[in-house]
Amino acid sequence: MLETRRGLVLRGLDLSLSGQRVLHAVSLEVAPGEVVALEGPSGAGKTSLLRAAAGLLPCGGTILADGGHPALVFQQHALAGRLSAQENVLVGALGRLGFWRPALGLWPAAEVAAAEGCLARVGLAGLGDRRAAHLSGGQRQRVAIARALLQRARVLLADEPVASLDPKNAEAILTLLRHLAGQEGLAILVSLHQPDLARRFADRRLRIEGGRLWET
Ligand SMILES: Nc1ncnc2c1ncn2[C@@H]1O[C@H](COP(=O)(O)OP(=O)(O)OP(=O)(O)O)[C@@H](O)[C@H]1O
Repeated sequence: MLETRRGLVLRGLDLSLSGQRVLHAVSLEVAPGEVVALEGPSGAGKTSLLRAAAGLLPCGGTILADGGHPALVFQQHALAGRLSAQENVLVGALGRLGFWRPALGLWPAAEVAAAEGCLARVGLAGLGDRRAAHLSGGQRQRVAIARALLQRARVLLADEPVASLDPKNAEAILTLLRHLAGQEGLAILVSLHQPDLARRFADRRLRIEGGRLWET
């Protein structure tokens, strides 16, 4: 993956899974400070596109990302319920810490402080000690976003981050993403099933169908 200062740039992404063509020469750009919604019917390729852009699926084409690597926020937030909110956020630092010290619970003090800072940025100051299993759905999604922030990502890819939330929490999470784009200059690509939310919270909307993308 190549680095750019231009947010996220995807050029000609081609992806096949199990012999089936899933993405057809998908190109898009998300500028720093911009929230772009990705919409499309079930099976259109939204998750595949986000995973490919995050480098989790090998694909053809070019991926350029501010900060070197986008961070992916999963629909079901993928937290360890038995771990605290802070420990779940610290998982975002594993890429630069290696395995052994974290496996022994020896997190560097600077990373612990950074994790608390990320929790504060998503509105969860003071909840670092709370077990993830004891957080609400909206709070868990905030922890997942804080974990992405601790990766020092400048590009966030969010795969239906509000699909399992009630309308009030869904709006709160999208407000947070807007804030992170507007105040911190992150480039955010978010897949959404609700057109009304896409209209209200996204700067631009992209539609994908059958693995082909166009602007709406
Ligand atoms: N591992 C796989 N092997 C083969 N085909 C796959 C695999 N994963 C996904 N696909 C196919 O790729 C296409 C796109 O799937 P994807 O999950 O990206 O769609 P989506 O738009 O995210 O759908 P949804 O809104 O239901 O989550 C679908 O036709 C799906 O069946």
